[in-house]
Amino acid sequence: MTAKVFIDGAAGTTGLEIHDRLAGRNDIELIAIPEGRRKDPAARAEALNAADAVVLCLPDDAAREAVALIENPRVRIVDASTAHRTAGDWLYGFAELEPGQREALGTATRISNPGCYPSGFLALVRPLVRDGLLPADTPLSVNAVSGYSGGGKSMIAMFEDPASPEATDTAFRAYALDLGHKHVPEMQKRAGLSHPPIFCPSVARTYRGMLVEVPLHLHLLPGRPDGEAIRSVLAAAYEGSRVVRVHRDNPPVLTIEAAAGTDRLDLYVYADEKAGQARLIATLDNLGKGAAGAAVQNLNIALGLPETSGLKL
Ligand SMILES: NC(=O)C1=CN([C@@H]2O[C@H](COP(=O)(O)OP(=O)(O)OC[C@H]3O[C@@H](n4cnc5c(N)ncnc54)[C@H](OP(=O)(O)O)[C@@H]3O)[C@@H](O)[C@H]2O)C=CC1
Ligand SMILES: CC(=O)N[C@@H](CCC(=O)OP(=O)(O)O)C(=O)O
Repeated sequence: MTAKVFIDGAAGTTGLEIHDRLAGRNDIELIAIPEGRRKDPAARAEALNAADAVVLCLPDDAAREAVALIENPRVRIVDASTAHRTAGDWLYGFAELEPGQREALGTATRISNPGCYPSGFLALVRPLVRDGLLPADTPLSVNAVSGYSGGGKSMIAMFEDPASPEATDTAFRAYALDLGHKHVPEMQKRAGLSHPPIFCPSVARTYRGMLVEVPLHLHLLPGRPDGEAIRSVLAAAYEGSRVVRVHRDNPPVLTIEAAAGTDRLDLYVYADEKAGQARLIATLDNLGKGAAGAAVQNLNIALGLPETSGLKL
């Protein structure tokens, strides 16, 4: 039996990546609508209601509209947008993040795919908060850099238009300098923190990939944990996962390209016990585990298919 899947927003950056991972699979049949009608609510409604599962790869307003168009209660929805990531009636689509999350995703009909930056941040921080190693009121900051495909078609066009300064003069830029990035509430809520982290995102002139770093003052934490204590908690949390991997060998440098082109989430702990400091670093692809890889993993789980089918690991 093949499952029918509709990607709403299939012509966009994330939609195309998901299409790439699903095309050619014999356990999934993709529902397509004609190019000229891809934004027509009637055509979308028909496809959305005929599917076993849908993936919404749309701006937030269009994702909310798609959800409102779905009348068939059996349709499993995986929403890649920001619209439902902190909503109580949606399940957070990060199978590895909490005990029992994978099982819950197997019966869910409303799954919210995590944001790309939150995927790296939460993978590093959530097990430490749950374990008590990081008290919930620890002041945290997140330094991160993304490839420009993280900004979708409009940012890709900006970085690739030879007439724009981004394409010629800008190698790297910091943004969200008003401290109000849309991912902050998601990071705080899903990590279980009592204060929002200070989020310092940036974008580099490379198409895809991410580095997400959380620096820690170990000497200010209860019990003054060392790097090994942190690594052990993370290794236990992700034991057996093929997607989230905790590394023991620390390369001397980490690049934004380290996990680009894959659906992996690689975690590293660098620590200097004498200084009482650590740098926790996640590498991933904003379009991989940060978007399409996570969506396909969630689809697989929701449809009862092998969890890592179609993933690039
Ligand atoms: N890019 C990334 O790394 C990540 C993106 N996301 C999220 O995924 C979602 C999609 O992002 P991304 O792929 O980057 O964005 P894009 O802008 O590349 O793609 C969005 C697509 O949605 C289409 N669209 C817009 N409105 C409608 C509508 N009413 N009906 C049907 N289609 C519509 C657009 O059409 P048109 O082609 O005509 O513009 C476009 O093809 C966003 O919510 C984003 O926040 C999440 C994690 C990472
Ligand atoms: C480089 C860049 O602009 N990145 C995007 C985030 C991409 C992403 O994660 O999309 P979601 O918001 O759906 O999670 C931003 O900062 O808004």
